[in-house]
Amino acid sequence: MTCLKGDGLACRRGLKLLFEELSLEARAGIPLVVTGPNGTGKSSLLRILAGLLPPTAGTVRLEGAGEAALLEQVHYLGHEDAVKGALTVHANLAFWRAVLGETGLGVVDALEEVGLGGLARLRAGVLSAGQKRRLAMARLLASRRPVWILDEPTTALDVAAQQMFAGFARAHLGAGGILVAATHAPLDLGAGEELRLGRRA
Ligand SMILES: Nc1ncnc2c1ncn2[C@@H]1O[C@H](COP(=O)(O)OP(=O)(O)OP(=O)(O)O)[C@@H](O)[C@H]1O
Repeated sequence: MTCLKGDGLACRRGLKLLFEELSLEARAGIPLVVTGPNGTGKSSLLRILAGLLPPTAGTVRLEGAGEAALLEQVHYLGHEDAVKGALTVHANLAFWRAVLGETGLGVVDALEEVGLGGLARLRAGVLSAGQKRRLAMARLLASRRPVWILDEPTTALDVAAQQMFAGFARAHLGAGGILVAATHAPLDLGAGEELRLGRRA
């Protein structure tokens, strides 16, 4: 079974030791939700799990997902939406689909799925915060990747879009995907596991 494992992880940021000796498993089909107060290291942990930030100690490995490098198997959605304001909505998603792999829905269909079908020709810079978040979410559909690592995925989304996101996430999990999400709000992902990071000064 596919499993993302962190073993003996530690993270130091500046002078702060955010966590140490942290071990976790995110298993296929079971969401792992990372919670905790501001500044306790949720985003840092997610970046470590995505292979974007080297841990101070410990290892991350993806088991059961073939030989490809972790970075090639992961969708990472951070706080920033990674939207280029000067490009159209369509061109933004086409760019990411080319980078992440043309393995999922086509650009037009993915935009339709996230409710941006009518805005494809618009310059992305004029999208609202929630629309930019939807555009970021469309990357999850346009390229198939087994591991989704999502930092506060529902920020700025209205209730309907939050439900839409939950639907995509449940489908991904139902198809044997791995999902790790940091959040301050319930994500409606069904039964899962919670990893709570502690308070730090
Ligand atoms: N590049 C960096 N250099 C130094 N300190 C950093 C850096 N990035 C983050 N930090 C610090 O690490 C701590 C943890 O940050 P992080 O973003 O991981 O927390 P978080 O739990 O995701 O917070 P929030 O709930 O507010 O999003 C914070 O005190 C932050 O200031």
